[in-house]
Amino acid sequence: MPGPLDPGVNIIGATDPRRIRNFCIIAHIDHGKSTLADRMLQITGVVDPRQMRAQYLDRMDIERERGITIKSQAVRMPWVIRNGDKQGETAVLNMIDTPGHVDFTYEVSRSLAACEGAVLLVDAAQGIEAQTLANLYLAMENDLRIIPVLNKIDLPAAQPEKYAEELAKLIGCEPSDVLKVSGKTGEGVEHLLDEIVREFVAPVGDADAPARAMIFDSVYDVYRGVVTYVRVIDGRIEARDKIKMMSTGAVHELLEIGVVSPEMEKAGALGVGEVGYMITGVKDVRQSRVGDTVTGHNRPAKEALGGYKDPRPMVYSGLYPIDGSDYPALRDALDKLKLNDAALVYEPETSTALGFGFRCGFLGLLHLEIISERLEREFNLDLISTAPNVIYQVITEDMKESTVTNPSEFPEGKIAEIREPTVRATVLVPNEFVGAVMELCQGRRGTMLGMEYLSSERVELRYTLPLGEIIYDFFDQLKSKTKGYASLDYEPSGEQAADLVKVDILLHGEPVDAFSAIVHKDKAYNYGVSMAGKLQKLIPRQQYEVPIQAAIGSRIIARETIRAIRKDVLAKCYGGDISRKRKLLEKQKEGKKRMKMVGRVEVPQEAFIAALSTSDSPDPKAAKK
Ligand SMILES: Nc1nc2c(ncn2[C@@H]2O[C@H](COP(=O)(O)OP(=O)(O)OP(=O)(O)O)[C@@H](O)[C@H]2O)c(=O)[nH]1
Repeated sequence: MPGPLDPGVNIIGATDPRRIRNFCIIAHIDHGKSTLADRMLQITGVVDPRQMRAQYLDRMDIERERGITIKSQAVRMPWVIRNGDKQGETAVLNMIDTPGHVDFTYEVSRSLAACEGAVLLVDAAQGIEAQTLANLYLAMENDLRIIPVLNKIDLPAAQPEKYAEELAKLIGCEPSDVLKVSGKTGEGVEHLLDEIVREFVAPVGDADAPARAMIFDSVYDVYRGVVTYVRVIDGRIEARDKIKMMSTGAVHELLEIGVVSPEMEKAGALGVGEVGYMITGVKDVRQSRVGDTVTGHNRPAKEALGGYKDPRPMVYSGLYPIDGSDYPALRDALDKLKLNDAALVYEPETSTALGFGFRCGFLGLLHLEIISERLEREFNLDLISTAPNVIYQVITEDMKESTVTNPSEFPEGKIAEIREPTVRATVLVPNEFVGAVMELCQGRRGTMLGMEYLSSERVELRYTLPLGEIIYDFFDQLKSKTKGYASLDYEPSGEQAADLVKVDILLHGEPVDAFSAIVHKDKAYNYGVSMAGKLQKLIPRQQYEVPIQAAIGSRIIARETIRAIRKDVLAKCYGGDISRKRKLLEKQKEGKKRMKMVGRVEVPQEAFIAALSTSDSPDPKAAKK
């Protein structure tokens, strides 16, 4: 029989599970999750107000700058119950901060699995958005209790009454049940903390069973190696236990175990329902994967917890150093990033146009952008990235099937079938933009699955779309066609056969691998014309005529010509000033060093960069709203 709760306030170390509430905050990006989390840390006294800095939990520089959460973190806070029969007792709240972007859905879903409840946060000036729905559905799949909360009620544009109704309709409660807070001013946050203790259930588990804990995050730290965040389901894990990873069978010595509040604090053990960290001295997050089950080596559990999935790259792109001598540095940098990112995959590849580089696989576009930005910023590398593409299954007429992650791997000869990955996309828009969104989705070979009115003015549209069609500029287009009002969320939904072709770009008869692309048959011509046109503008005239052609196999579908000329840099320099002439010729020589020879054609580096970026470059941040 469990005894009465002891009223102690020590919240570090094994805690009575009845005291614990594990919860997360789920929200559409920018609806104020991190700000609310900050306010909770402050109100519960976990962070000294003098040390408070905005977005305390977002530790990575890029995160703070972009204001988005990439890696989830967990923090423990005490909260003294203010009313009801448990008044005066200290509850232990474990708040798990989850990433909000579609690329990281798997991480969100694991973080949710570590909780009993979710605070569903909605911006009171914007209402429900696509990721509000996606995250809510994930929370419901994990059987979480939900507290609906409207945030930013301090904003003059806030319409709490209107959106309370929308939110109530969505989750099936009364509008009066929707809490109203401001993460910025702190209004309503204490009441929310009370409700978290009252509404969410305490974790249950078998304290005497063999230990089982789920990994919901795993982060590489330069000084301590991999720090693994776990939620204990059954049993107890003690400092200096030997632990076993159930998916791989690997055994590690536990060097340290503890909780985060808000910095790491060592503890002797973690028991049922507790959330904390473990350090085992492993150096690579791949040995401590999100979703895996940790058990004791001496008394292992028989069955792992469900739901483990290997991270699977969805989008591939080639990364090449602009300066070829940076190749070893790029390899070292990728090796380092891999330590912290189980989803990043890469292998060396060479391109006739770009030299030595790596073919890298990413979870999605934001992931790609984050990795290239970190490579450039943290490792000082200047990179060219090739146009992103998805994974195709190509079956040739002799029934050979190959997986194509790069246009250069596209098989020669007759093709029987090509299969491309698709996604189920949800778009939320105000009424008046429905037509524009439909037009856009149809233009991207979308198939409509359904349409629903969430309120009199907001519509949810569901489409199946080829992933390859949305990794370019879909978000940008969606945003511009809806004046920024649409929000988008998507999840993988299998494969479909498609009429795709490989378009090559030839310079003086030589294919330039970096510009090849796999596109739909109906779009091949446009791609060819626009690429040839771009290159014609970007490549300077040479001493002979250079044709630029776009071709499907041996069939030419577009052509531009760069006319011949020898640029005479001395043309404007009459008279006998030889030193000035020499200077100009030297400068011309300098310029030529930065040229790459593609066959017989000199192409400036900038041409590659410009042709591969500009309007085709996606802006994943645009996917936010
Ligand atoms: N006026 C007002 N602004 C707020 C409030 N809460 C957050 N904001 C602002 O809204 C913006 C987004 O807030 P964040 O806390 O970064 O949002 P988030 O949901 O954590 O975003 P991600 O980390 O990208 O998922 C910031 O500019 C905040 O200052 C609030 O209660 N009132």
